[in-house]
Amino acid sequence: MSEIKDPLILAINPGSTSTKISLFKGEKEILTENIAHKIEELARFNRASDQDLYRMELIIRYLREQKVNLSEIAAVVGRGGLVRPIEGGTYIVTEQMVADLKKGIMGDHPSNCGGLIAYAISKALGCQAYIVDPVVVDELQELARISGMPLIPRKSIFHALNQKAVARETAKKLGKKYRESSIIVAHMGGGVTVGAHYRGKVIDVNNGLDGDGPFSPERSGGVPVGDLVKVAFSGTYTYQDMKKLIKGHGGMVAYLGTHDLRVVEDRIDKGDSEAKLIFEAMAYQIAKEIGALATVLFGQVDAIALTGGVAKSKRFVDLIKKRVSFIAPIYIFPGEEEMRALALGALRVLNKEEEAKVY
Ligand SMILES: Nc1ncnc2c1ncn2[C@@H]1O[C@H](COP(=O)(O)OP(=O)(O)OP(=O)(O)O)[C@@H](O)[C@H]1O
Ligand SMILES: CCCC(=O)O
Repeated sequence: MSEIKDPLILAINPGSTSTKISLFKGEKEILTENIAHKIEELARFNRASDQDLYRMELIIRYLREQKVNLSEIAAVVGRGGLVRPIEGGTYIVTEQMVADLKKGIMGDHPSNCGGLIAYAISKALGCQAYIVDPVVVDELQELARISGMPLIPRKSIFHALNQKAVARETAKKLGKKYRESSIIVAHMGGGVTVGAHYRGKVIDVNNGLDGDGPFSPERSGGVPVGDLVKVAFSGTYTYQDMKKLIKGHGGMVAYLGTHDLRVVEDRIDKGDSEAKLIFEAMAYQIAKEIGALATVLFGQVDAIALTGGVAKSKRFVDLIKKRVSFIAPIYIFPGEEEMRALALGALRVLNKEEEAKVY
C-alpha cells in the first residue's frame, strides 16, 4: 500500500448500549458520534455478535448523512473483541478472525462486532481492516497464570486498549519508551482492571469480566470463594443470576443501588454513611491491588496511572493517592481515549512505524 499523508481512518467502538464512531485525518479527529441503540432494537438479537449488520447500517447511514466521501477512507479499525488470546498490537482482520468473532470462541461481547463491522466495510471499500489491543490481549508471565486451582488458570481479559494507550502516554511524560518502562495502570470504569506493564507487556492483570481483582461500580471483583460456592448451590439462584451478581449487578450497585459514582458522591455530601463506606472500600481495594502489583514489579515502578470515568472524581482519586503515592509518581487520565487509541494503532501501521500482526 502506498503511504498517504494524513490518511482518513474510520474507528468503530461498539459498546453495550451504543456504537461510537470517529473519523481521523492522521492524528486529528474530524468527526465523532455516539450512535445510541434502543434497548428493544438490541433485544431482537440473541447474541451481541449478531448485531454487526444492524450496527453497520446505522454507521453507513450516519456517514452518508454527514456527506463523508467513503472512498477516501484508507482503513477501518474496530475495537476487537473476544478473539483467542493474543499479544498486544494492531492486527489485520482476517477471515479466521471474523469466524472466531462470529462464533464467539472466547465468549459474546459487544466489541466482537468491532472487527466484524470493520471487515465488512473494508471489503466494500477495498481498504484494510484492523483491530487494536483487544480485551483478550494476553502477555501474562507464566507465574501470573497460576490461580491455586489447576482447573481454573488465571486469564488476561482487561481494558487493554485504554490501558496500553495510557501507559504509552505515561511513558512519554516520563521521557521514556513504553517498552523500557515499568508502569501500573488502573482503568476504573464500570469495570476495574489494574495491570502491571513491564517493558511493553502486561505481565499481570485482573480479569475484568470474571470476578477477579477489586470490586467496581457494577462488578463484584474477587469474593471469598467458599461462600460463593455455598450461595451458588443454595438453590436460590440460577446460573444466570450468579453471573449477574458478579458482573452487571455486583460491586457498588449491589450495595447502593446505583452504578453512578456522581450519585454516590452526592449521597455522601448529604451524610449517607453507607455510601461513604462503599465509596471508600472501592478506593481501598483498588489501592491494595496497585500495591500488590508493585511487588510484581519488585518495587521498581516508574509511575502509576489512573484512568477511566471514575478517575474524573477528585475525591476518589485522592483516596487512592493517599495510599499509593509512596510507590511512584501518579498520573491521572480522566475518562478514556479509546477512539484515538484505535485510530493511532491503525496510523502506526499505515505510517509503517509498526508492522501489522496477523492473527
Ligand atoms: N465526572 C464524573 N465524576 C465522578 N464519576 C464519574 C464521572 N463521570 C463518570 N463517572 C463514573 O465512572 C463510571 C463509568 O466509567 P466509564 O464511563 O469509563 O465506564 P464504561 O465505559 O461504562 O465501562 P468500562 O470503562 O468498564 O468499559 C461510573 O461509575 C460513572 O458514574
Ligand atoms: C474488562 C474488559 C472490558 C469490559 O469491561 O467490557
